[in-house]
Amino acid sequence: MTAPAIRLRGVSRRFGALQALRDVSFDVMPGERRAVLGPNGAGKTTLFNTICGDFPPTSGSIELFDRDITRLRPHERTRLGIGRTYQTSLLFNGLSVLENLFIAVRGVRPNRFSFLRPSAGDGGMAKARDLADRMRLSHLIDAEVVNLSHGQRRQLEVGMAMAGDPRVLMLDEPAAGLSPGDRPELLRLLRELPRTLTLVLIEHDMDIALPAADIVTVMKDGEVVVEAPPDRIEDDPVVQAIYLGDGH
Ligand SMILES: Nc1ncnc2c1ncn2[C@@H]1O[C@H](COP(=O)(O)OP(=O)(O)OP(=O)(O)O)[C@@H](O)[C@H]1O
Repeated sequence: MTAPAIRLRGVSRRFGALQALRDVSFDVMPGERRAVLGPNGAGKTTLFNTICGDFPPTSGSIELFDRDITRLRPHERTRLGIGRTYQTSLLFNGLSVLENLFIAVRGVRPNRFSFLRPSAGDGGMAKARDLADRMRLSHLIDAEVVNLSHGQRRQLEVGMAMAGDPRVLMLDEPAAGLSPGDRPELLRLLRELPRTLTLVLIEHDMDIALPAADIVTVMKDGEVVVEAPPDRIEDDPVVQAIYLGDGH
């Protein structure tokens, strides 16, 4: 039987008296696009952080392709194949799109953090160009990051997370703060990601999450309340109660 890319079993997390996650269990299969939806405070970011290793769960276990990663540090998880974006941008503003991607590619190579100027024959450079292409940024390859739109920065952040050839890509609210005009481009990019990659998308916005996902997990108060394909989400009475009930 195929091992899930991510297997969560009874994952709980407390912050003092606050139970941010309660007994969360689900499997994300290889190649699947999973969106985790929920209102403010539902526990989405806490779940994301426990999977990426920012902090361990208080109880429960997390496996990556059958390997227990519950207590591993973030960089160890990166090495095992988890790529991620951050809510706050980690881009180098004074450098170009290509230079940012090149640094990300180099950062995951044995000679990491070498800031040697790239040469034409550098394999890292070819890979950075390929990533720019896949992120639909090839026309902006020499643009300084400071001059990019918010949406273009998001595209670049996904490219940076892809530089280490992750098996699982974790995206934390990629559509947050995007203008309506930037959203379709982000969605197109997400839908074009290779199916060899497993995608877990933490998202507030149903208009991004539903078209991008194969399966949607809806959370509320730290618990999974619905797990269903996207076409069953909007009409689900529990989801309607949550989203209409709190003004979303
Ligand atoms: N480091 C922390 N210390 C204390 N409480 C925390 C911490 N991180 C999250 N919480 C609390 O845990 C609960 C879940 O928060 P979380 O950020 O995971 O929700 P969320 O679904 O991501 O919400 P949002 O959509 O607003 O980002 C909230 O009540 C939050 O205040």
